[in-house]
Order: sequence, then C-alpha cells, then structure tokens
Amino acid sequence: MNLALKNTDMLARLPQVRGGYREQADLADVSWFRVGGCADILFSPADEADLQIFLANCPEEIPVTVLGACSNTLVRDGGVPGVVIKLGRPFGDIIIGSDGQVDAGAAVPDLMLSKQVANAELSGLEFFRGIPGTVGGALRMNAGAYGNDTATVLSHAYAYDRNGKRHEIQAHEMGFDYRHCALPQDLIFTAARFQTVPGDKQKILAQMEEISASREDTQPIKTRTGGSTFKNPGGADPEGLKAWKLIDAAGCRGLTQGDAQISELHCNFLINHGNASAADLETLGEVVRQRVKDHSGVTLQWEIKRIGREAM
Ligand SMILES: Cc1cc2nc3c(=O)[nH]c(=O)nc-3n(C[C@H](O)[C@H](O)[C@H](O)COP(=O)(O)OP(=O)(O)OC[C@H]3O[C@@H](n4cnc5c(N)ncnc54)[C@H](O)[C@@H]3O)c2cc1C
Ligand SMILES: NC(=O)C1=CN([C@@H]2O[C@H](COP(=O)(O)OP(=O)(O)OC[C@H]3O[C@@H](n4cnc5c(N)ncnc54)[C@H](OP(=O)(O)O)[C@@H]3O)[C@@H](O)[C@H]2O)C=CC1
Ligand SMILES: C=C(O[C@H]1[C@H](O)[C@@H](CO)O[C@H](OP(=O)(O)OP(=O)(O)OC[C@H]2O[C@@H](n3ccc(=O)[nH]c3=O)[C@H](O)[C@@H]2O)[C@@H]1NC(C)=O)C(=O)O
Repeated sequence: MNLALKNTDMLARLPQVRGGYREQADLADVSWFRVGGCADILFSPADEADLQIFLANCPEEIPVTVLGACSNTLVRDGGVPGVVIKLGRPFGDIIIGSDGQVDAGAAVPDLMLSKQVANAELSGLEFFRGIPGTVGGALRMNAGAYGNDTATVLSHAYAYDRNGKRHEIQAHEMGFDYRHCALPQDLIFTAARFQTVPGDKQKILAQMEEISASREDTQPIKTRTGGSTFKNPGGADPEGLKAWKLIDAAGCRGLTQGDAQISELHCNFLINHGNASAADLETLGEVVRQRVKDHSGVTLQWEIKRIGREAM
C-alpha cells in the first residue's frame, strides 16, 4: 500500500514523455537470469529527444538506472527503486558507412551487429558474435572475448548525462580497462561508431562460427546465466590468473544454493535452473568468493552488476 502510494507520487513528479511509463514493471522478464523484482517505473524513450527531455526534467532525487539486455546484471528480488530506462527499437539502427565506419544505436544487440557487419565484408566485430548484450552494455562493460574488446574497435560514443546534456566521447576518453569503463555512472550511451576494416566474408563468417562453436563447448550459454560471474584476477591476459581455476581449486564446481548452481561445465558461470531467487544466486556467489579467499588468498571481484533492493 505504502509502496503503491510512493510510486503514484513519483509518477506525478516525472516529466511528460512520449515513450510512456510503466509502473511496477517485472524485470525478471527481461533479465538473462530470469530473476529479480520490479522497476518502480520503467521508461522506454520514444527517441533521443524524449530521453533528453526526461533527463533534463526528472527530479534529481529520483534514482535513474539504465539497462541493456540485462545479460550482465543480477536484479535483486526487492526490485529497482526509481526509474529504469530501457532503450528499445528507436535506438536500434545500424548504419554502415564508408571507410569501414559503423554506427550502431545503443540498443542494438551485439550479435546482430556482428552479423550485419560481416555481411558487409567488414572485419573487427567478430568477437561480438557470442556476447548476448547490447551496444550500450558493451560500452559500459568494455565487453570482450577471444582476444578482442570494445575498446579496440570503438571510434567514439554518444551519451547523455543526468541533466540531459549530450556528449560525444572519443574512445581514448572512455577510461577503458579490462571489463571497465571509467566514465561517470550517470551517462547513458545512445549510440557508438566503430571502426572496422575490409575483410573476406567467408573468413569472417568462419571465425564467427568458430567462436560460436567454442562457446557452445565450453560455456553454458543456453542456460539462465549472466556470463562470467567474476573478473579474471589476471585480467584480459590469456596467460593470467583465471577465476574458474581458483573456483575449481576451492572445490566450488557444481555447488548449489536452492535452484542456483555453479556450472559444472564452466565454474565461473552461475546458473538459475528455474526457480532460483536473486538472493540464492548472490548468496552462492558470495560463498564462492569466501571459499576462494580461504583457499588461495585471492579476493574475486564481481563482474556481474548487482542492482536494486534485497527482498522485503
Ligand atoms: C551467456 C553469456 C555469455 C557472455 N559472454 C560474454 C563475453 O564473452 N564477454 C563479455 O564481455 N561479456 C559477456 N557476457 C556478459 C554480457 O553479455 C556483457 O557484459 C554485455 O556487454 C552486457 O550488455 P547488456 O546490454 O546486457 O548490459 P546490462 O547487463 O543490461 O548492463 C550492464 C551494465 O551496462 C550498463 N548499461 C547498459 N546499457 C547502457 C547504456 N545504454 N548506457 C550506459 N550504460 C549502460 C548498465 O547500467 C550496467 O551497469 C556474457 C553474458 C552471458 C549471459
Ligand atoms: N531477449 C532477452 O532479453 C533474453 C533472451 N534470452 C535468450 O536469448 C535467446 C534469444 O532471445 P530472443 O529474445 O529470441 O532474441 P532476439 O534477438 O529476437 O531479441 C533480443 C532482444 O533484442 C531486441 N532487439 C532485437 N533487435 C533490436 C534492434 N535492432 N534494436 C533494438 N532492440 C532490438 C528485441 O527487442 P523486441 O522485444 O523489440 O523484439 C529483444 O528484446 C533465447 O534463447 C532466449 O531464451 C534469455 C534471457 C533474456
Ligand atoms: C563470458 C565472459 O567472458 C569470457 C570470454 O567469453 C572468454 C573467451 O574470450 O574469456 C574469459 O573467460 P575464461 O577466461 O574463463 O575463458 P574461457 O574461454 O571461458 O575458458 C578457457 C578454457 O578453460 C576451460 N575451462 C573453463 C572453465 C571450466 O570450468 N573448465 C574448463 O576446462 C575451457 O574449456 C577453455 O578451454 C572471459 N571471462 C572473463 C571473466 O574475462 C564474460 O565476461 O561474461
């Protein structure tokens, strides 16, 4: 009752937008883990101008969170306070220009981008083939795989800050590191330009198939998961210290908590077998962190973003 009143109050204080607001929107529906509570308010902007109007006029004290495909995010069971912004089709264009420049909206799925770019006989974005997020999430996470990452192919990105001011940000200004972008958390990316190079279509497609097959063999990609749970302590260096080896050595492969499990196939993946709660998944992750710390002295860092409130 109190919560409903609070939401109604919040709604009344939000600016008029064309995209529309949805109250108590179930985020489990959009999350790869298929867990989590509701967004107080979900906002899908009608276009860039709508997003700008929202940000410029949304009261400062109302929290704003942006989500892409929610493939690297664990939404807690108590839901997300304030407004969750989910960019949709109006931010879903791909434009392939001259000189290998590729413009993509922030909501474009990485997989779709890699396929269209390959069909245009351009190379550089093959690694996106196996990453189930969006361009916006790739920019924030510096998503990467198989020896490449977003930082190496980005030319520049466009973003709005919490006051509705638009920024053009060059790749070298993003503060990219392994699975990290140092820009302020309030920035909402709306689009990016990538630099690709001409390539042989058959070779590009073959490489993408190879990536896809390798993932199917080594990662539980068809389950309800968030990808790698923890960052590799050795970073992107293929010879560096691997989270999965530490987890394995600490005896955590296959460990369960309710319907949550540490994958038997790849023990840096957390899985929801169907009825896990976000709390089950997070608790299991913390158990693993503690066991690894006790066993090897290494403190694993979460790669997965955890957002929202604990269940009440
Ligand atoms: C099966 C599986 C395999 C995976 N494999 C890989 C892999 O090989 N390599 C890899 O790097 N990752 C991998 N991931 C993790 C995930 O797909 C990536 O991190 C991806 O980039 C997240 O994108 P998203 O759109 O789902 O972001 P979300 O999970 O929705 O959000 C992640 C972060 O990005 C922010 N964000 C999202 N959109 C925007 C935006 N428009 N503007 C500003 N911030 C934004 C969110 O606020 C949040 O902080 C995998 C995940 C799964 C489920
Ligand atoms: N889609 C998801 O969020 C999740 C998918 N999965 C798994 O992933 C696999 C594939 O999922 P599926 O939904 O069929 O994949 P799709 O590629 O059909 O769609 C993925 C999402 O991307 C959106 N999308 C697609 N193209 C664009 C674009 N150009 N611009 C903006 N948004 C776009 C879709 O939006 P729209 O709704 O407008 O079509 C949809 O929300 C399945 O195995 C599924 O179980 C698991 C968890 C979550
Ligand atoms: C999935 C993610 O990214 C992944 C990315 O897909 C792959 C491929 O480049 O390399 C990193 O995983 P990783 O270091 O565990 O490498 P993987 O390719 O998955 O595995 C390496 C090798 O170890 C083997 N392996 C892995 C886990 C396991 O339990 N057992 C096992 O034998 C695999 O079979 C494979 O032969 C990224 N993870 C991190 C934290 O950096 C993600 O960030 O969400």
